[in-house]
Order: sequence, then structure tokens, then C-alpha cells
Amino acid sequence: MSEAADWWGTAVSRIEPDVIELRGRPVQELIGQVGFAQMIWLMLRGDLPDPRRAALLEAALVSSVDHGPHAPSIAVARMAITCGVGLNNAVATGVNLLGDVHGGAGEQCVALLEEARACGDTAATVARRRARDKYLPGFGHRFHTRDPRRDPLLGLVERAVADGVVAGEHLRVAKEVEELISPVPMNIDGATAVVYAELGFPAPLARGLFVLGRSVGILAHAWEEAGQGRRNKGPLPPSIRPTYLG
Ligand SMILES: CC(C)(COP(=O)(O)OP(=O)(O)OC[C@H]1O[C@@H](n2cnc3c(N)ncnc32)[C@H](O)[C@@H]1OP(=O)(O)O)[C@@H](O)C(=O)NCCC(=O)NCCSC(=O)C[C@@](O)(CC(=O)O)C(=O)O
Repeated sequence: MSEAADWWGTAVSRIEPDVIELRGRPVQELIGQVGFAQMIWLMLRGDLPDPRRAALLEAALVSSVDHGPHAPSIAVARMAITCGVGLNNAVATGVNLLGDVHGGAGEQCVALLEEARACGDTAATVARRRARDKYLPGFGHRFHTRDPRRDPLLGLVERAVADGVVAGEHLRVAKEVEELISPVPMNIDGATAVVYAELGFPAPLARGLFVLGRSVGILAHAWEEAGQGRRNKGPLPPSIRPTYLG
């Protein structure tokens, strides 16, 4: 193959006149046959998951869709749309707020679970990590003392472990961490990280997958806000002035 043809060489898709193949499968065979969670798996990993694994992935995506205008990623998207930008800009604004502290901590949480698993001593791993940073990724919440998304997600993983679908090692370690830092609760980044790690997704994809799920809620909120017709809506009602500290 020539250097020019190799420039964007990809194993993800093959597009030729009248041909669209995604991960080696003609798109005609995918449309109407494959669910969106399966499609995400196929595109990221190159194969199709069995229905149990696809259902776990879908559950994690569903659980991270929305957390209302309290959540920074939702609030900024709503604010953005009132400034006259397009829906795509509003969605990008919300997605751009997902990071180490909000919605993106799944990446570091998977790494933490891997580290504890490899070390074989979760308490030692937690102590080592907390000596560097008092906040462990995937744990803690601004107002939930028990995140309502945790139990259903971990319950699904427990069932998958019982049925031999996943190994359960990341689940075990995550529960040990939670116990060690109790009462700090596991949050949604942590619970989805358990699912993604059990399914074998590399750590950075835990963040990428959270972005996909949350994009749905961001879009819904931006669309609703657009319909309310407010213009140039700031973070506070105009009657409330930030305290001047000068
Ligand atoms: C999330 C938050 C900033 C909350 O802080 P908070 O303000 O509540 O905690 P603080 O007041 O700082 O701490 C009080 C006491 O608990 C201790 N403590 C707290 N967290 C601890 C922890 N992780 N490991 C050990 N110890 C901890 C701390 O050391 C202190 O102890 P002490 O000093 O002795 O008093 C914090 O946990 C944190 O950075 N987590 C790690 C990053 C992470 O996982 N991010 C994902 C969060 S989920 C999300 O983004 C999605 C969301 O749910 C968002 C939404 O809507 O909110 C949605 O769906 O959109």
C-alpha cells in the first residue's frame, strides 16, 4: 500500500463506492439487527458481544445518562444553548466538562481497581493512593450518601459473576475499597468503572463510554432549554449577585 493510502489506515471501517463495512461487516447486515450497545462494542473492539455482555454495557450506559441541572455537565449545556449556539455546541460544552472530578473518574477508577488486583492487597493499595491524594477516583458524592445507581449496577454484575459471564475480580476489589473508606460512597463513575473493567474495556474507555451515555442527557436538557426560549441565561438568577470579595 502507498504511503498516501496508509495515511488514515484503519481497521474500523472500509468505505468504497457503494460499500460500507464496519469492522468487516457490511452495514446492511447491521442495520435492524444490532442494538446500539452492541454497535458501540463492535466499533471499539472489533467483535460483537454476546447478549449478556451487551446487556451489562447497556445498563452502564443507561445509568450514566443524566443527573439533572445539579450536574455541571448538564448545567453548562443548558447555559450554552441559551447563548445562541447550536445543539452540537451545547453537547460539546457539556461533554467538555467531564473530567477527573466529574464524570470522567471512571478512567482512574479502572486503573485503581487494576492496581489493587495486581498488588493483591487492597488495603495497601488504598493507603498508598491516599498518601498521594485523599480522593480515590470513583468514590464520594456531593449529596448522595448511597448513589441510587450503584446497587442495580453492582447487582447486575453479581448476577453475571454467578452465571460465569464475568470474573468478578474488579467487583470484589471495588467493594473492598468501598468498605475501607466507608462511609464515602461509591459513585456512578465507580459503579460504571466496575462494569467496564469486568467487561474488559481498557481504563481510558471507561471515560469514553461515560461520555457516550451522558451525551444523551446533555442533549435532552439542551433541547428542553432551547424550547423554553430563554436568552443569555447566566448561572444564577439576575437578582442574585455573587459576593464581591475584593
Ligand atoms: C465527587 C467529589 C468531588 C465530592 O466531594 P465532596 O464535596 O462530597 O467531598 P468533600 O467535602 O471534599 O469530602 C468530604 C469527606 O469525604 C472524604 N472523601 C470524599 N471523597 C472521597 C474520595 N473519593 N476518596 C476518599 N475520601 C473521600 C474527604 O476526604 C472528606 O473527608 P474529611 O477531610 O475527613 O472530612 C469527591 O468525592 C471526589 O473528588 N471524588 C473523586 C472523583 C470522582 O469519583 N468523581 C466522580 C464523582 S460522581 C460524578 O461526577 C457524576 C455525578 O454524580 C456528578 C454530580 O451530579 O454530582 C453525575 O451523575 O453527574
